[in-house]
Amino acid sequence: MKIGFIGAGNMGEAYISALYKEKEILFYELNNDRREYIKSKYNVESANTISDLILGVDIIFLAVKPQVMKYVLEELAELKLDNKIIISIAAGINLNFYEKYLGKNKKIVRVMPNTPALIRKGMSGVVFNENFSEKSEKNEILELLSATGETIEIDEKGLDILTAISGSGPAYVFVLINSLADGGVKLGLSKEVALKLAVETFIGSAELIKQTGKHPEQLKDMVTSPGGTTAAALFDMEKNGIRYTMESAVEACYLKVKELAGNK
Ligand SMILES: NC(=O)C1=CN([C@@H]2O[C@H](COP(=O)(O)OP(=O)(O)OC[C@H]3O[C@@H](n4cnc5c(N)ncnc54)[C@H](OP(=O)(O)O)[C@@H]3O)[C@@H](O)[C@H]2O)C=CC1
Ligand SMILES: O=C(O)[C@@H]1CCC=N1
Repeated sequence: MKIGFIGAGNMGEAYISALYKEKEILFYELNNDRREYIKSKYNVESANTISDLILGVDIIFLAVKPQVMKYVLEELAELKLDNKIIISIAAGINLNFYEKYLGKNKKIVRVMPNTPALIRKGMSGVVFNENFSEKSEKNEILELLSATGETIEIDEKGLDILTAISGSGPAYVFVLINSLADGGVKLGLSKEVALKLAVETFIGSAELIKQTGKHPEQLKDMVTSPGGTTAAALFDMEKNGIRYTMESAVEACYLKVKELAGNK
């Protein structure tokens, strides 16, 4: 199975880095510096045109920004795709948009990964269009995608909500980790030490939820001694609207996903 990529930016690279050792890869990238970097880092071949790319591949990943997807699809629509599988990772763009350009009979998959895919710790949502009748074919795609981490099959509305949690979520977590560390810096710790404490606390806490299966509220209560230090911090966080801040950010992201869907 040979895999083609249109776009080898942050996310294209995440997939190439996860797959290049086991699969044959070909990619098409407009940015010269980026093309040379990917070629030399992973020793994979690049195609000169989209038409050259699709000739030799069975699966085509679309890893360009939503704003340029229309132009890529216009080019693909002119070519003979036969029964090649199209996998798009663009935020917001619905299956029916791809079907409009490529035809209703094409096998199309929407995936929403996240940047921890770069270290195979990603979380991806996956939606198949109606042309996947064989369970084994879906499983093959899910298996391929799991090279970057966990996968979950979901419906299209769910995928757009997932974008606002795990797709964009790493950025929220980086801000939270950094500000937790900066709290320590304000009190006099070095950034290096404070960042190590914050990072390990996020990793350990996330693993604790995963490994124990306990509810986050229950685990929070285990940290919080009556009249103690944690309760004082939590009270302050509540006063400053931490829960509202997070939920409102997720909603703002979801609204942007819907906006992108309308403005390709
Ligand atoms: N970054 C993230 O965390 C996530 C991104 N996504 C989705 O992944 C997609 C890609 O995002 P990301 O990797 O961050 O974007 P990048 O901008 O890093 O990568 C896209 C790459 O494609 C190149 N490019 C632009 N037009 C074309 C074209 N017509 N043919 C071939 N290559 C082209 C760009 O070059 P140039 O820079 O010169 O324009 C760039 O190098 C987006 O649709 C996004 O919604 C999904 C989940 C997470
Ligand atoms: O910010 C974005 O639009 C992309 C989609 C999900 C994560 N990054």
